[in-house]
Amino acid sequence: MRKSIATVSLSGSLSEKLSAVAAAGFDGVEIFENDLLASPLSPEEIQLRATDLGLSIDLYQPFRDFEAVPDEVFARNMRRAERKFAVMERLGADLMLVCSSVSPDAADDDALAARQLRALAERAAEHGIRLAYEALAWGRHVNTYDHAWRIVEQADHPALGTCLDSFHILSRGSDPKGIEDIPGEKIFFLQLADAPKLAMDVLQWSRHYRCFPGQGGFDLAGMLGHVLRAGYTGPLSLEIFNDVFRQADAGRTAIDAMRSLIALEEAAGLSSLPAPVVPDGFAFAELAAADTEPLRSLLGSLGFVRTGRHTGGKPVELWQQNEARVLLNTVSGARREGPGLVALGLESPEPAAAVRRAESLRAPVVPRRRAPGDVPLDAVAAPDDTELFFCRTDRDDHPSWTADFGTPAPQRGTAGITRIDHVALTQPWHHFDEASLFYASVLGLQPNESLDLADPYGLFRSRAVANATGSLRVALNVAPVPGEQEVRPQHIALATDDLLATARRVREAGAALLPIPDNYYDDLDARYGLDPESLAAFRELGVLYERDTDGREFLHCYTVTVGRVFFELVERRGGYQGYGAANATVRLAAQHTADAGSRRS
Ligand SMILES: O=C(O)c1ccc(O)c(O)c1
Ligand SMILES: [Mg+2]
Repeated sequence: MRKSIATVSLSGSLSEKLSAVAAAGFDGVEIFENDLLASPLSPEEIQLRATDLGLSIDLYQPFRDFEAVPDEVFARNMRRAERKFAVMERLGADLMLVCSSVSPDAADDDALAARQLRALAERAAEHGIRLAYEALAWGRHVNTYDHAWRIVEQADHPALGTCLDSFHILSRGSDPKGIEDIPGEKIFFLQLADAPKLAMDVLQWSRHYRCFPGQGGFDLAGMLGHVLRAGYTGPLSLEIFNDVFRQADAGRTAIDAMRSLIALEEAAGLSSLPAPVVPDGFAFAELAAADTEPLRSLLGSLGFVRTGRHTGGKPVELWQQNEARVLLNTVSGARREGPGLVALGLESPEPAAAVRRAESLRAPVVPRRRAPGDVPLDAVAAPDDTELFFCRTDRDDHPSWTADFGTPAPQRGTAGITRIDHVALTQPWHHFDEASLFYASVLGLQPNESLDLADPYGLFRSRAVANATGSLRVALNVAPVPGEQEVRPQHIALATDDLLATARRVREAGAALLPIPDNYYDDLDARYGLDPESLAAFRELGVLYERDTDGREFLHCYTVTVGRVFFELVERRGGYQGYGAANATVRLAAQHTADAGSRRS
């Protein structure tokens, strides 16, 4: 279907917005009145600019507080409308959004509202303009879509239809099934917005927290299904009031927006994309640093062994322990932030198909910079620039990326680490929603609820995405205090079947584990009544513990941070599915304490 977006969804001037929208491949825009008022361009120039960019102006909006008013107010409102019709003619826009009144002047009188809207539609028609009447969720008397439709039906004018907005419908918990009772040709416009489920005033919720479909908690595909069954054939248009998008780069937000509509069309059965190729594990995690020696020593004490070096002469080493693999890349030039996680190898059942899926969702494919003999690797860049390689490890049906690292040296003396359990990537604060949609749509991973956790210096948001079996998990975090000194810590969580034994072995081998305050263990005892022996061992090793309501257990501990990276050791007992969120506040505080200590010494 045609795809549009409201200019209010993006940052910048109207010209900048139009360019970003066109570059992302949209067909049209809804022009928000304030964007026009603030633009140095005349309406004719805006029309010309849009036409040059291949964009239609699908809607001019909004016209407010029009209906169900006393006669003298009605006369004033009609005059006001005439002026707007004139602007729309100059713009070349033929659909005006009229939102339900929030004015104290408005009466609770459907017959009056219908009569006045009919009169407005009559005038609009003389200008070749149509009206789409939309129920705002906080409208004074009209605040549900079915009420707005009853008034439109009563007004019964060919130039008057309704505009459906998913936010207003779903935020109030209205049943969207009734949309199917509206004749499709009377649905003049469809605005789509998702939002996280929040218990708050609906106006504030709408004006600040809307997000693109797939980034919040509403069932947009289900709602779209009802609209399509009603017979709607107009554009799918995004209308997103969001504090973050208002500040973020418009070009990038527009691509995120387009990705959300492509994924929504797929979810609603309107299109078929190359199917998601869900990764089933981590092939590797790649760390890069100017000086890799501290990482080498840390990996060594964690029981990893260097099993190979890049045969094409790149300064990359393969370190391995059972199925856990880490690449160490010595990069030239100073990385101000110190060692960091730069790439992930995702074990992919079909790497080439995974790239086709990614391309269809506008994910940036990473140009290959490879030596002639190397095994071909397909990669895309995630929103935080982490490179995601789709690869196969030691299977018969596909060349193994490990071939680039020669014949593997034998592994000796492991610490019981079996594989990478998950990685945690700290996202730039303005790419958090983009990231969760990216991982869900491009890789077919399932997002968890988003959690807000307390950090000693702010709030820490976290949302995990995982495949169905939990063999591939990525925790997306946003750290507090964005700004110049922002360091984005990342970590690799390594699985073991016996955390206490592993923690002891790595500590004996010289790994510094993150100390956890005694108070935590007193509380742990109070919460769970652990046996004294386990509690003493946890206390001694800095092990954190969580038990879920089904009695499944999670044991984890942390190394100190090297540059921007640290490792977590985790043991899941009885199929525990989480990430130890209950312990995050204590862990974050302990890391701040340890960082402050290392700065002092
Ligand atoms: O918040 C508002 O005022 C507003 C205006 C126009 C819309 O289409 C809408 O959904 C909300
Ligand atoms: Mg709307």
